[in-house]
Amino acid sequence: MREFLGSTSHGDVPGVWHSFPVTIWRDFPGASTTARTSPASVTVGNFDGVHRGHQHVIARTRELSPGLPVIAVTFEPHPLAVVAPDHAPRRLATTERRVELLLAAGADEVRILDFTRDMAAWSPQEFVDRVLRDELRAAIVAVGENFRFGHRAAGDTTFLREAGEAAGFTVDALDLDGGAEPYSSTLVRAHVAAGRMREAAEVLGRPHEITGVVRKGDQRGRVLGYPTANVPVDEAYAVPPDGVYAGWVVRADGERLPAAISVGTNPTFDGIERRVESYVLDRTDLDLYGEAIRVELVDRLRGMEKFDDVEALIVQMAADVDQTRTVLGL
Ligand SMILES: Cc1cc2nc3c(=O)[nH]c(=O)nc-3n(C[C@H](O)[C@H](O)[C@H](O)COP(=O)(O)O)c2cc1C
Ligand SMILES: Nc1ncnc2c1ncn2[C@@H]1O[C@H](COP(=O)(O)OP(=O)(O)O)[C@@H](O)[C@H]1O
Repeated sequence: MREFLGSTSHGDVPGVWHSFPVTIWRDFPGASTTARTSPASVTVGNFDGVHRGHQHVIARTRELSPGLPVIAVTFEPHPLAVVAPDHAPRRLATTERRVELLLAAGADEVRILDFTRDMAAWSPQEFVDRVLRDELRAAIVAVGENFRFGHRAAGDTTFLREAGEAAGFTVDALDLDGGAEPYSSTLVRAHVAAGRMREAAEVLGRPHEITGVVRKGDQRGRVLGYPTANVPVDEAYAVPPDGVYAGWVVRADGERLPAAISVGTNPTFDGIERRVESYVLDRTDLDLYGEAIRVELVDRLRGMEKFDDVEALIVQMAADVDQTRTVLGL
């Protein structure tokens, strides 16, 4: 396993990195100590959500270069968050999860470029020379057809092909045809924002998920008969509209538990904080406080309602649980 933390102290880097073949380039020096000495097959992108289009590109990168290691290069933070913070998209997944998904999709190694204003000023040629040629020794570069890079996104796949001839790599640009619409992170965000979880999953190749650490709430759920593991909503991520969803809680150890999930502020109790609250079906014995969980949202059941009395809420929650079983095929 190779790991390079650049100029960053270990203290800044979540421990999780230590178990992944991931290199984080801080203050990317160019031709640094991380430079490869043998050729690689490279794919570059934001890879937010690692959706089906991304998965195809990675599979293709592998296919094109039997024997060469597949390196996925990605950026952190999202380049738009650096050049146009007001237009930064809601993220579909955490960086840790992106790395996990890239490796699961077939990358042998992930390199995260610490994206800075300085880097945003690089010309497309500079990116090709410093990253693809000098650092990675790319023999093949595979990207989506819509890939743009370099200052003001001036570089496209045509430029990449030409630059590759001089820099010693061939380029494969994939059409990310998803049927009616091309697969894209933007499309997933639109589906999630509208609560279209099935459609989001179509593009992602798996349900959209919210991640977070379980926090204490108002300790009311257990009294109602429906204890819920609460994760605060982080507005930097794509969270669907308030309402009730059927899905799965995935525990830190990978165990998957069926759940009826509420997204909202608990209007019946005049709550203020927006949370994702998961009731794991048929269980009262769990202790999830402090645990990092993933909440997979499979389908939307209904909108959030303010009930006049608690009894009415409990009756509705029982119906939600029944419907959750149906949706999950239990
Ligand atoms: C399946 C399900 C459906 C829910 N629907 C509503 C709802 O329609 N309106 C509402 O105010 N709260 C709803 N909630 C949220 C509950 O009010 C909340 O879980 C309860 O107050 C417990 O809060 P606590 O975890 O902070 O103790 C729902 C919760 C679940 C699990
Ligand atoms: N079936 C269950 N689903 C979710 N959490 C459960 C379940 N059974 C026990 N728990 C535990 O109970 C906590 C939720 O209870 P609750 O009364 O809603 O408290 P809080 O308001 O702090 O969320 C969860 O964080 C978890 O540790």
